[in-house]
Parts: sequence; C-alpha cells; structure tokens
Amino acid sequence: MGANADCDLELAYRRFSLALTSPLETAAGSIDAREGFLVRIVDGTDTASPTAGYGEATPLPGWTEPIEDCEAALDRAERALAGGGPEDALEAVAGNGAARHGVSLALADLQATRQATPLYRYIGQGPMIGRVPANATIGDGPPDETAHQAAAAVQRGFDCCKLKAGRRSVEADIDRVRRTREVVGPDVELRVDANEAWTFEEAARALDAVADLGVSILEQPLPAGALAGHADLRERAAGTVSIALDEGVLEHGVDAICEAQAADAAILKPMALGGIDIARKIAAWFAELGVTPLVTTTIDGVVARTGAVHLAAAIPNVPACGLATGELLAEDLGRDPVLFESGAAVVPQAKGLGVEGVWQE
Ligand SMILES: O=C(O)CCC(=O)c1ccccc1C(=O)O
Ligand SMILES: [Mg+2]
Repeated sequence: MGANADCDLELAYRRFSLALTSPLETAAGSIDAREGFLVRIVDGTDTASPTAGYGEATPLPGWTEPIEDCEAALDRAERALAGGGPEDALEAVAGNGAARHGVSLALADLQATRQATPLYRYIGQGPMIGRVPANATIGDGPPDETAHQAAAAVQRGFDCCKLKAGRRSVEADIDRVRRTREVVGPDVELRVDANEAWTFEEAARALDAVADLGVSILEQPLPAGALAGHADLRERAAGTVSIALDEGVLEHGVDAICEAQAADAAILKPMALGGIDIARKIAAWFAELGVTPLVTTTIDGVVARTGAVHLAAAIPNVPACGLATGELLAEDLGRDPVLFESGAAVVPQAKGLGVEGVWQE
C-alpha cells in the first residue's frame, strides 16, 4: 500500500517505567513494576492544530512478547507508517500483542478524535454507556491482609472483589476466602483467580469449598492446556460457581474452548490479545457462543487502562471487569480520566480515549 495522500501520519514512542505501590502477588509470580512504551501518532498535514492519538505498549512476561521484541516491532511500525499507511503499521506489529495494542490504540484514538466520538462508540458502534462495573483486585497475600484489603475495597465502593490465589495450599486459600467472606458479608461478589496453580484434585477441593462460600467465578484453576479438566470442573460445579479461562483463552482460542465446553466466562486482556479492536471481536464471538466475556488490564498505565474501559463499554451487558488497577500503581503516565463510583468505572464521553497531557515535550 502506498502513502495516503489525505494524511501524513507520524508515529513516535517513548519508554516508561511505573512502580507499583506494593508488589501484586500472584501464583505466577510477583508484579512490582510495569515497563513499556507510550505511543503517539500525529497527523502532520493538520499543521494548524495537529490531531494526535495515543496508545500504550506494556509487555508482561508470560503474557506478551518480551520488551525487546516489542520495541523492535514499534520501530518497524514507525517506518511502515512513514512509508505507507495504517495497514502497513499494523502489519509491522502483527503477532506482537503489546506492540499491536499500542499502535492500534493510537490509530483508533486518532480516528475517534477526528470524528469527535468517544472511543467505545467508534469501536463498537453501540449505544451510549455511562458506566461499566468493575472488580477490586486483591493480591495473594496472607489471610489477614486479604480480608483487610477486601474490606477496604468495599469501603471504597466496590461490590466485587477478585482474590488472587494459588501460592499456598488449597486449605490456606480456602481459609483466605472464608476470612474474606466473614468480613465483607454475604452481599459482596467474590471471585478467585488461581493463575493455573492447581492440579485437578486440588481444584476440585477448592471448587467445592468456594461454592459453599458463595464465590461467583473461579478463574483459571488449572494449567492453560487443561481444556477437558476445566470442562470436568464445570460439570462438577453444576452452575454454582462459574469457571473462567484467562491464560487458556490465549492458548486455545474461541472455537476450541466452546467446543470443549470448558468455560462459562472468558477473560480478555487487550494487551495480550493485540488490541481492543481484536478483543472486541473475540468478545462478540464468545458471547454469540454463550460464553460471557470479561475485560481486564495487565496492570497498565492510564492510556491502556482507559482503552480497556472503552472496550468494556463496547461489550453489551458486561459483568464486573478488572479495570480498577490504577490504584495499584505508585505513579502513572498522566491524569486518570476514569473515576470509580460505587464500584463502577465512569466511562469518558469526550472524543477519543479522553486521555490528555501524557506526552510532555
Ligand atoms: O482482573 C483483575 O482484577 C486485574 C488483572 C489481573 O488480575 C491480572 C493482571 C496481570 C496479569 C494477570 C492477571 C490475571 O487476571 O490473571
Ligand atoms: Mg487471570
């Protein structure tokens, strides 16, 4: 594809590092900082008041390409956009989840901004949405700390908490959930995410216990490869607890998961899937086949987090999503346009993403 005569798009990116206030403990390891690239695409033909779009490429080990590959892909995209157009830039980052996320988000933000449309309406063509429900994210800490953090989240207005699990024995995790249920009471939704930690026998024990504790979703109890195992857990749960796949979504894709009847819900991480455009199509496909799509960040900066909020707003009737992760960061790329009120993210209604002031010269 040749250069587009109507526009002269220029891509630039810069590296950042954001510390977490305290490490997020998970069964797959501890996350203590997030390093990535802020992406900007400017239309150079608009010399009077240049329009810009912003994206973020924040790789996470085990979930996306390594940061070196991400940088190399962004470098290719910069040259592809200068010598060609948007399609060439997207082709240059294909297969690199984080890099494609950054470039596609910057392009979508630019286009939605030009059309004076909030990003979620630009990508979804759907109705106006005021808020999307969100869960609080609670790390895999000791029982007291877990219960205390959940109680504090409820104090801040959340009515859904997702507890990370799987670093301890199943019995210790059941104790963590029991203590948490005791302090938050019966009306708060509790979910458990084991990040692939358990054997089938362990997962079955955990499932029976968390069912009695009123847990709504058990996320990725078994390794990603275990499609039949998750299908067996679904049968065992018999509708009491929903089984969600997260790592398994990346490994198997929509059709294999639905065919195996391995999930009630699917966790979609736009950073890992390659962008909110791709994630939105996957969400619609899952929904069509009766699996409930959910959105979560990978503990990203404000640009990617806000992109995830727009994605969630483009999914009809989305349940509580893992969007409230900005509070885990000690620093950010700029001011957060998303407020949380009564456990819901207030969706920005300004044009584009609605993120401003992230690219100081
Ligand atoms: O869903 C949430 O509440 C926040 C996101 C989250 O838990 C997460 C963040 C980074 C990497 C993996 C995961 C996960 O869901 O497994
Ligand atoms: Mg998960």
